[in-house]
Amino acid sequence: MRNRTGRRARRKRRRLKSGQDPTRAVSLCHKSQYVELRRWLKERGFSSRSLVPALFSDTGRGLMTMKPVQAGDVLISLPETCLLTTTTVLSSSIGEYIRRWKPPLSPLLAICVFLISERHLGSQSRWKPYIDVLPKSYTCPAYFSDSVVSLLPGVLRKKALNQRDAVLEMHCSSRGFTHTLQPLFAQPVEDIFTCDAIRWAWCTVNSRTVYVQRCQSPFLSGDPDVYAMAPYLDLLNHSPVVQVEAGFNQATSCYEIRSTLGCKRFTQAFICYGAHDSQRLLLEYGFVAPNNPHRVVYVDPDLLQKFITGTDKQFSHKLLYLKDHHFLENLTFGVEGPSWKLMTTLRLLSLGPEQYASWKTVLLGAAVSQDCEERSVHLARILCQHLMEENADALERLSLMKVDADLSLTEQLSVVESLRREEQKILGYSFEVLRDIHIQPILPQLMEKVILLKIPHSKCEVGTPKMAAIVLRIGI
Ligand SMILES: C[S@@+](CC[C@H](N)C(=O)[O-])C[C@H]1O[C@@H](n2cnc3c(N)ncnc32)[C@H](O)[C@@H]1O
Repeated sequence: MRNRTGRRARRKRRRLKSGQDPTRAVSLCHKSQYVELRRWLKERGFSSRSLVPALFSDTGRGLMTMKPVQAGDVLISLPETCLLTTTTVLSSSIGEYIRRWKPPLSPLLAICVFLISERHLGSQSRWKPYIDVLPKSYTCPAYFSDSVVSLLPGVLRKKALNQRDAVLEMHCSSRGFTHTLQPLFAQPVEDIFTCDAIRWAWCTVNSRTVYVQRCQSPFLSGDPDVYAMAPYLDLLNHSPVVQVEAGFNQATSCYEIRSTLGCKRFTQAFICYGAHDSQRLLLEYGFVAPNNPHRVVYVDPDLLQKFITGTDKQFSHKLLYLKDHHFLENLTFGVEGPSWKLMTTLRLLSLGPEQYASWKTVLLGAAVSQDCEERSVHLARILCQHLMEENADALERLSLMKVDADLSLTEQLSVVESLRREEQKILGYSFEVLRDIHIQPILPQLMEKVILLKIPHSKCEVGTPKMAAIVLRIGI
């Protein structure tokens, strides 16, 4: 026994020394909050010896495996009795007030009001052990001040402002209903269902619920009723590279998560919240995952106007056409260069007056001329460079703001910083790809196929081995 422990310790030391496994975990099992939570869940039919709460050096709080999880094993199975859904809300003391209220509350607002009410009840709440382990605040943009929002990249900045507005709007529209709850509370309801409280509840639901499709209640609005708070299970962090199967199992009446590839003992058990890029993770969950394969940098369509208008009289027509055909959504730079959609958009915007007749051909993916190709690559370089400068500027402003920041602002700034640093790297890779593109005469027939096959232009120089391979592949 001593021998095994010694070997494991030696291996761990070696791993740490070689920098292979810098993640450290400290179990939180013994902490009273988690002892209470586990006891409370046991009374509801759930216990888990194989997953324990722990604090990880890279992701913060999560769940650690106490034994190996084999591929295909159920990682966690949480009985319906532990889930917090609109059924829970409607059968609580605020349920009768919700049933009477017209127009009906949305399922989301009903759960938010319930969470705030239970948090306020404190020790009198049946949900206290769960409420106690919920975060007290979040690093989602709903919590950002104007100055932090201004550090976000353009496309995300707009979504962040929308998120803040959505929370304000929810607070305003809930006031009428929350006033009716006064008989349930000794304190004035305005002091309980504050804008801060709504924001906390909104972020709690948005970042922690699992999807469970429920029957439409006649007492709630027609908005989708799909939110289920899942105590303990919601301690699982996200990894973009793990695969799990998750869903409510009608046969067992449990919400189950099955690990597709399994995981080792004493490591963090992750799930995947979806194939989200980093901006989406920041917006919805308030964090940025390292090495996200879905990472991209978005180009704000407004930027096109800034760099391209010039003397092109057709510019606004082209822009309108692109907008109508959804070409202005999700224009991106990635680690492999500008996306096909971005390049096609730039090609169309680069058409000279004598080439206008070919605009539909461009949208279908065919090349029109060499000078148009050159112009579009040049535009891509300018856009990429501009975004790099904008990133550098945001990082500089951010580092100044960090000087006097309190803990909560520091947390927000470090999330934004991770995003900006990641974007800077992506743009650097994209710029290298664009720099290496030297457009040389390409047979129109070949060009057409190259574009249809979405082969990066960096690989399309005539006479290069890569081009020769492409020619062979597409059989010209
Ligand atoms: C469902 S909860 C997961 C448990 C959470 N860490 C906790 O302590 O309550 C989702 C939140 O966890 C955090 N999170 C999830 N995955 C993460 C990751 N890979 N790195 C950092 N934070 C992560 C984010 O704050 C996110 O909003």
